[in-house]
Amino acid sequence: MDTATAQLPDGKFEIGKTFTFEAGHRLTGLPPEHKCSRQHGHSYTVEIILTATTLQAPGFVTDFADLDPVKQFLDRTLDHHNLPDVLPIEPTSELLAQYLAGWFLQHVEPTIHGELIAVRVRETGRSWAQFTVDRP
Ligand SMILES: Nc1nc2c(c(=O)[nH]1)N=C([C@H](O)[C@H](O)COP(=O)(O)OP(=O)(O)OP(=O)(O)O)CN2
Ligand SMILES: [Zn+2]
Repeated sequence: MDTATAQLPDGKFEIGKTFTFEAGHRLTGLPPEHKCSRQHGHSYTVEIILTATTLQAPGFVTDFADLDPVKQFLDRTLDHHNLPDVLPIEPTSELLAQYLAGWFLQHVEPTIHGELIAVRVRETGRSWAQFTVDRP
């Protein structure tokens, strides 16, 4: 087979990197009979999803290593904390995804080639919430 004649289609590239942290929370906006109004904890997963239409050498949307500040922020700020004590938001998955997107746009996106599409937060293996950034 002649590999040199393969056509490269137009399109965009997308990458993702997953981070984890452990934290406690309770949702004060829920009625007391709801199980999530009680203090409990999760092994959280945070996925950062980026896009670009062009690549940086040697062929990266963004070097995965350039996302290390996300790990440092999660380790320093959220890991092994009680989320209501350290966050200015009700710590639902949806609001946590939006909060982390805001932090990423301010602190990481200006330093990288790729553009944030979305942040996805998992509290459990069966449930997730995603915040997708609006772009003009
Ligand atoms: N849309 C959302 N719904 C719920 C959230 C949330 O962030 N967004 N959070 C919770 C609680 O934090 C709860 O701990 C997680 O919910 P749930 O999936 O019900 O957890 P379980 O693992 O206990 O689920 P089972 O499938 O019943 O075992 C609640 N809802
Ligand atoms: Zn919970």
